[in-house]
Order: sequence, then structure tokens, then C-alpha cells
Amino acid sequence: MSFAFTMYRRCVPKAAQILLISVTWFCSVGHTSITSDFPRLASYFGTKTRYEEINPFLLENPLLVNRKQDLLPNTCTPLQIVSVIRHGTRYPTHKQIKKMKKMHNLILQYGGGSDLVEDLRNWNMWYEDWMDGQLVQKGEQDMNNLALRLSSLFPSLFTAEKFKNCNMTFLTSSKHRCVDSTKAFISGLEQRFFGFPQGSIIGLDELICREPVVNDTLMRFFDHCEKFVVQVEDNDTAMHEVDKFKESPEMMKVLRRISALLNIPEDELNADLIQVAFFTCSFELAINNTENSPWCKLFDEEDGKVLEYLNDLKQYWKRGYGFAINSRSSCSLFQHIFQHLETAVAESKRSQKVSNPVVMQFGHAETLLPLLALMGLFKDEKPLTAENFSLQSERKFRSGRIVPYASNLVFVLYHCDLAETPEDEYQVQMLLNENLLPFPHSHQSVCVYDDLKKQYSHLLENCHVTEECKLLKVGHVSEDEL
Ligand SMILES: O=P(O)(O)O[C@H]1[C@H](OP(=O)(O)O)[C@@H](OP(=O)(O)O)[C@H](O)[C@@H](O)[C@H]1OP(=O)(O)O
Repeated sequence: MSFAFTMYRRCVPKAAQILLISVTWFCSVGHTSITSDFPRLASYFGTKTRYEEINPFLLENPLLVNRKQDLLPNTCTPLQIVSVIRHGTRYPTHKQIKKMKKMHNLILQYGGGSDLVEDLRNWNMWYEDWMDGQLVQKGEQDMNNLALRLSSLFPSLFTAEKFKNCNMTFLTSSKHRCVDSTKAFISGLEQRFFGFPQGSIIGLDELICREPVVNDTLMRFFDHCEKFVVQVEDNDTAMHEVDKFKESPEMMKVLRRISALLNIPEDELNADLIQVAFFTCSFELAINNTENSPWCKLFDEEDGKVLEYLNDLKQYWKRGYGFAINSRSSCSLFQHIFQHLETAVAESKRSQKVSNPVVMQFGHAETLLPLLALMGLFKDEKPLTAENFSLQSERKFRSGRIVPYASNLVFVLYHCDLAETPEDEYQVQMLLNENLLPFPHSHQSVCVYDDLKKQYSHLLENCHVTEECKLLKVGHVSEDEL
């Protein structure tokens, strides 16, 4: 058995882990000078965070792939990748645009007395209702570049031949931003394989499978889960902790500061309007790359932390660990991923070609977060509540680190030639946003496929989404849901 393979055998021995950590540390430290000039607020935008905050070197070179050294050695061949990807950068939703207009009008009505207020008064409110969450041009680039980077990270999987032979699957949620993201991703692949320019409509007749396939049952499972819809989505009391934090001392402090800065009476403002002002700063940066928007000058770093927590509370209670049904509703997607892996392993054992080596599935933050929670990732010891903002300052559940725009969870299945036993031949790694993601049960970055199946047998065998989503009785969510 080779030294390299021994190092990675089973759930990677300690020495290799230290090596991996050192490589990761070196990479991130090596890039601190690039990030130092960026607005500090940009790391507090939660789900409105641009992808480059996670991998800052992409600001310099959006096609740079620097993770090759983290993957399994050459004695292991990638057989398949199965991914769940959030759409790229998008416009604000209609709901947020409405709030933006209200906030800007308040500044026009009351504001005065400082250069900052003057800048905000002169700011052009260019967001319009029709934009409603649609993918922006930067979002297309996000996807195009992601396709180029992933295909260069796994060149043996992303080949022109597999593409032409329809051995790649592209599933998407029905929302515009996801369909357009899928198309932009496919266009990135075409660019790689055939040299088409980005966004080109020139096609090859034989490329019948270049159209995304809409599958809301998988990518918008939350809409199809009655228990989730009734007990969480449509339940006014489910976001209790979020609503409470909107009235918290931390939030009130931010509100009072903004009220004084803008000369707007405190009772004209509320947490939603403060939050939308902060989001406007995020949209200006993510969509237009504007680093000096007057909206950003309203906030200091402490405000950023409070507003990030407000967003994280929503994600936690609506999509994360807050209620069990949030993650249980994603069982079918989880099982679907494993069905792909299982088929690939079976085909490989029969010495057949893997029929579906590339599976790309495009959805939302609300697709990815429940899935990650189902797998036990980013789980803090204590729940996120309105009262524990300070206690949670080092929390794992930071949506901006987990599900920024274009975030992606990738399962990579390998066949390893030098395995000691037949079971050890198949190994899995996970990447989140192109960085190795340790498995929660072992904290290791590689796992034998059979071990992984055992680890998640309770989800693979005992989670039946029709049962999980059945609404037994209408009413409040019980405490044991926590
Ligand atoms: O606060 P907004 O209106 O932007 O909320 C969006 C969701 O955005 P997010 O909370 O994740 O920042 C959006 O998720 P996305 O992944 O598609 O961006 C979600 O699909 C949409 O329904 C909005 O949720 P809402 O809170 O139900 O309005």
C-alpha cells in the first residue's frame, strides 16, 4: 500500500489532518493582505454575502483553483460528484425593495444636517419591483466561474464527451434565479468544452441535455411539506425569537444610533427598516461592486454583528436547527444524493462506466441549510435565541459563512485502487464552497462510503418524508421539536 493512500485511509490519520490544516491556514493567511481593504461589514451580510468573502483570492482571480492539494491522492480516482448549489448573486426580493423605498423616503422626508445624509438623499433608488429576486449579471458570472473551477478541479469527471453523451444531470428549482443559474453554469461548461463565449446561444444540435430540468419536489421540498408550511412558514409565532430580537436592547441601540445619524424620529424606524438599510449596503457591494455606498457608512462593525445575528436567527428558526421539521423535510433530497452514490458504487463494482458521474442541483439557501442541519453540520451546543447574542458570538451557525450566494455543497465519490479491503475502495469527501468539509461524526475530511452509510443509516432507512411532513394536529410547535 502506498504511503499516500495509507495517510488517507479511513478517516485520515492525525498527521495528514495537521498537514491539511496547515495548507488551509497557509492559503488563508497568504491572502489576508487582499482582504484588508475590503469593507469590514461585508462579512456580516448573512445570506446576502458575496461568495468572495469565503474565498477572497477569487477577487483577484475568479478562476483560481487552489484546493487540488486537499483532495485524495492519485491512487484514488473521482467517480462521481453530486452537488447542491445555491443560485448566484440576485436582486433583492419584492418585499425588500418595498422596504428600501420606505427607508429612502423617510430619509428624503426627515434627513438632513450631514454630508452622509446628503449622500443618501442624492442616492438613486434604482431598484424596481420587477427585479424581485432575479439573478443579476454578477450572479451569472458566479455560476459561470464556478463551472470553470469545478471542472478544472475534477477534469476526469467534467469532460466534453460526458457532456455530449448526456452523462451529466442539471436539476433546478423552478424559480427564475435558479433556472438562470443552471443555464449560466451549463454555459460555463460549454465554454470549457467547446470554447463558446459566455451567454452564447450558439448550440450543437446533439446537446439535447443542456436544458435544466425543473424539480421542485427535490429543490423546493419545503413548499411540499405541509407540516413545515403550517407549523413554520405560515405560523406567526414560529419566528418568535426573531421578533423578540427585533425589540432587544442590542437592536434598539443600533436603531437609536441610526435615528440620530439620519435625524429621523425613533418611532418612525423599526428593525426591518434598519435591516433593509444594511441589506442595501450588501446589495450595492454584491451587485455593483460598490465599496463606498453611503448605506455602508451608516453602520459600524458592532451594528454589523447585531444585524448578522438578526439574519442568522431567521435562518436558524426557519431553515436550520430551530424546528426539527426544517431539516427532516429535506430527507428526500438527502436520500436522492445517496441513491446517486449507491448507483455509482454498484456500477463501478460491476466494472461498468458510471452512468451519471456529474449531478448538479440548483436551489436556494432554504434548500442547502436544512440539508446541512439534517447531516448535523454547524450545530451549536445551545440554540440561537433573542437573549444569547453575546453568548453566541463564536457560534458555528453563521449563514454568511455557510450559504452565501453561489454556495455549493459537493459530495465526491472516489474509487481507491490500493485499498486493503473491498469496502475501503469507495471513499467520500465533502466540499462546502470549495473547501473540504469535515464529517460531523468524525471531524475527518474523508470517509469510507460504507461507514458513511452506516453513520446516516437512521436518515437513509427511517426518514420517510411523506410521514415526516404529515400534519397530525394543527397547533403550536411543541418544545420537543427543538
Ligand atoms: O429576506 P428576503 O426577502 O431576501 O428572503 C428571501 C430569501 O432570501 P434569504 O433569506 O435566504 O436571504 C430567499 O432565499 P434565496 O436562497 O432564494 O435567496 C427565499 O427564497 C425567498 O422566499 C425570500 O424569503 P422570505 O423571507 O420568505 O421572503
